[in-house]
Amino acid sequence: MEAIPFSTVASRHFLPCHVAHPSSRTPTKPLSTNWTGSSLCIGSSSRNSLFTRNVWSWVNLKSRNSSREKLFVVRAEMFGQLTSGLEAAWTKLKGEDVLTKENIAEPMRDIRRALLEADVSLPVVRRFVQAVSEQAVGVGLIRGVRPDQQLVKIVNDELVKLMGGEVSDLVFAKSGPTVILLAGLQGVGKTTVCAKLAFYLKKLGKSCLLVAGDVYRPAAIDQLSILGEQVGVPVYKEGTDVKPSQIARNGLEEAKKKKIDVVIVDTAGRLQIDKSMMEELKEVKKAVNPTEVLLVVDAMTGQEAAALVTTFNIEIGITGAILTKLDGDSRGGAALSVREVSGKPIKLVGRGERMEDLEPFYPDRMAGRILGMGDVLSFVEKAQEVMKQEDAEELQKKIMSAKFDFNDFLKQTRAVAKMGSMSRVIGMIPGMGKVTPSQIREAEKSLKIMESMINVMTDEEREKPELLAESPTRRKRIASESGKTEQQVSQLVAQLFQMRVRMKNLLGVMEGGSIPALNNLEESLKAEEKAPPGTARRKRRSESRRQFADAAAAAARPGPRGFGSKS
Ligand SMILES: Nc1nc2c(ncn2[C@@H]2O[C@H](COP(=O)(O)OP(=O)(O)OP(=O)(O)O)[C@@H](O)[C@H]2O)c(=O)[nH]1
Repeated sequence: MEAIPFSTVASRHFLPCHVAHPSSRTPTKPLSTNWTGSSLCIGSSSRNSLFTRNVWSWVNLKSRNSSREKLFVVRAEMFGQLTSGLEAAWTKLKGEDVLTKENIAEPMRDIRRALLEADVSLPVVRRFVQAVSEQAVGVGLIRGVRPDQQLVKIVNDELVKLMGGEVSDLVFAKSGPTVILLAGLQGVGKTTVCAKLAFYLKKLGKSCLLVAGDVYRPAAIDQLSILGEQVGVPVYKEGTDVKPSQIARNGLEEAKKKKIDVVIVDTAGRLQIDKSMMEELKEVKKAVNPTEVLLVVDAMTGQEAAALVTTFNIEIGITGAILTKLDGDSRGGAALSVREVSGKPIKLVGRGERMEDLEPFYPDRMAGRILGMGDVLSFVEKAQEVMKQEDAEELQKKIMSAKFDFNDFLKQTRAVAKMGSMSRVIGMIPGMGKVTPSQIREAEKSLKIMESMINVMTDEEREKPELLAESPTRRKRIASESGKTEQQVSQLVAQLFQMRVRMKNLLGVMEGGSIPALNNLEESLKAEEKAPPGTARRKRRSESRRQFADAAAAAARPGPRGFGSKS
């Protein structure tokens, strides 16, 4: 790919920035793992003094042909640097059995380093690392979940907490128009956010009015008018000679008359926080008594964004922040620091220049994106949900004393069903990605068949599978009541005994256990996958015969009569 007139495109389509080919200014260590020959390294500097931090993003460039020109679309790998920094931590735990104070020391150092490199403020990093370490060492082992997966989950939960936990919704006035006052430094994207917000609220069914309160930059009024027209929202303006507080008050009156739901007030930005700016904002705030006062901050300014939110909150009292230009931020320091440093939530985030690029800030989704391990997280959560510690211990006792019965079998089967569609669950199990949909459907079907046979067993039969192993009459009755064949019933009985043996072996090998139904399923599916075409059925048949024989031997041991003897 040839060198691109990127600065021209960037200034119009992306951000004010300068460009350097990686060969000229490559950081000592690549920031993102997905470096390719077609990537460019962009640095950001601009008219805004807060951009002076040397923000580097590794970006992928995709070429797209438009009718008039060849346009290059820039897509920054979101928080790629942080993601790969954290990945280093998990890797160090591969092969460990449990999380201990000793074996988490190095991963914790990686996490600390990754967060500091992401420009998260130091006190926040310290608190975060301490919270994660405490939990990691204190947490009990979840069966079937590896320590590295467990640490991913702990870090994820702490990240969510750090970013405020829940999504912080916009608040609307109980009566009359809701007034949203937007404040922020110059160039952070306030004017654009006004229109994006109106567009977003329109989609929620609210009528809006935009108020042009930036009287110091005439172009801002024109910009707002154009954007207002673009999103189909009226703009209230009085030129540049009237005080912003007066314009805001008049705009609100106009909205009341027209029964408009939300008034969004744009205000002037400054290069830095100065006294007159704060005074003017206070005046505007007093004039319209806003429901929401939102500070628009640029994500690329990292922890400075968090400090700014704190200052504005102390000076004028704000209700939250809007983080813009998240699409250009590869580090994530602002998203991670704002809540913890200022105590104020991030309510919305801007992810691009288009009007639809504004969305609520979801701490859980953000944490998921940072970690890039959605599958592992869902798997750990589901495993936690299904295998509560007490259940697991009880089950372990039963297995060790060879008491695992059809009630447990059913419980496990239902637990799996509770986890949702089998296909989803299997997809979450590491190493199970290659299972085909037809194999999954097959497994789901056989679970249903098993359930129907267990449902018609008596309590005694469920508790003592030996009764079924010993009595063809009982098996015949179950077959006829469940509408299945005798062979299917025999297979089920054999399977239970085989599961007892397998689980006992498994428990002997590993300290924890695993979800038996899943294990069983995983193994049988894998076996089927490996079988050469045409042999699956034959193999299944001979396998079931072998299982039956195993079961017979097992059943013969405790009772006086062997499996298959007449009752
Ligand atoms: N990539 C990207 N660009 C954005 C985003 N939000 C705003 N911009 C761009 O940032 C630049 C500045 O936006 P404005 O809305 O003019 O900023 P402002 O805060 O009103 O600026 P002043 O009126 O000078 O204070 C524009 O080129 C916007 O298109 C975003 O979320 N992502």
